[in-house]
Amino acid sequence: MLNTDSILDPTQLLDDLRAAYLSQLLVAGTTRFDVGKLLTAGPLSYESLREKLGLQERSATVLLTGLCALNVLQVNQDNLVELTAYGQEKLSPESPFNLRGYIGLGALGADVQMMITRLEQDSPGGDISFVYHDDAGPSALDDPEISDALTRAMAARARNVAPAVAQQLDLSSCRHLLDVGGGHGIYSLELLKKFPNLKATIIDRESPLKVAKEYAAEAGVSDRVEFCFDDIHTYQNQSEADVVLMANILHDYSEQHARKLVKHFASQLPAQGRIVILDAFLDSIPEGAPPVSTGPRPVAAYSAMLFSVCEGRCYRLDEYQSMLSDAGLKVDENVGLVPAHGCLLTGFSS
Ligand SMILES: C[S@@+](CC[C@H](N)C(=O)[O-])C[C@H]1O[C@@H](n2cnc3c(N)ncnc32)[C@H](O)[C@@H]1O
Repeated sequence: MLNTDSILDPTQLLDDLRAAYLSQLLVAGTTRFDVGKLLTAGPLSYESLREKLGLQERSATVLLTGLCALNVLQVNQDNLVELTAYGQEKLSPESPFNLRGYIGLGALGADVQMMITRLEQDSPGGDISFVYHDDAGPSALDDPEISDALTRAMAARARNVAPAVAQQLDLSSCRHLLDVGGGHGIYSLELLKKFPNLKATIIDRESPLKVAKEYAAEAGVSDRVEFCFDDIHTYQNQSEADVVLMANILHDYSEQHARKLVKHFASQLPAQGRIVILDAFLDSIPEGAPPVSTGPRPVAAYSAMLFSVCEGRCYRLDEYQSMLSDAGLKVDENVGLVPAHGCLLTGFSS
């Protein structure tokens, strides 16, 4: 068994990996979408800026959140989007100290061009998208080779994070854990190790479950795990699970589908059940403000990365809170923090 007592924090390395996506947003926002020029004359409402940019909601949110996290844009007290003093000096064509040409050199790179196309199309384009809808075409999640690589990659991150998750979550009163899109199952396995009376069901596609079976056998807990090949959008809870874990899954889907997923699982909870969301949260925005968060910067970068490979993005804390409360759950005020910007938020059924 792995010794997890002295794992070094993976956060910085993951931040460094994802930072490239924020650079891509900076170049895209300075060249093709040119917010420096659009906002030089003064602030604009989010909707009119979005219209001028020609972007769908998700693309605009990801781009503008990235630029706010980079401190070149901000939302002012009147809820208008404007250049910061820094943004004015470095991105406005009228500023003698602008870096537009220099930043614009980045647009020669293929990665930036791909990001621009994705922003324009609000989709991962012709690339692989890591989602599954039973009424859509074939999914990369059902391609054995791609899915196996994705699952083992997710497992690598989970090995670094799961011990902290098990430390933070008190599931001593729970009987059965449902790990939604649990993939490799490492979060379940770590929780099973900590709570000997707990059982788990991991729902995923066929290939990830093969990996989960392998890891469960290695951990010696196969007899307490059910591996369920299904579609999470339509899954019916037959195990009477009283705790549902949604780890790094909602961010793969559009806000509409993420909300539906939370409602779908909340509606199947027994009394005193709970849903636990584990994900990287963007900071909340004030009520009535445009949907543009200020960061944290590494999560804004991660959001741009997710935007490039699936249908979702990182959601804000207030968005996750409203997903849980709109599903009829009472939201815990405490948010647990784990490495790699992981946040744990729980909603309880009554
Ligand atoms: C980003 S991975 C997260 C895996 C794991 N929960 C973690 O935190 O490392 C998303 C997982 O959800 C699964 N998944 C996505 N959509 C699904 C669907 N519609 N039905 C079943 N599994 C799905 C994927 O196969 C993948 O294993």
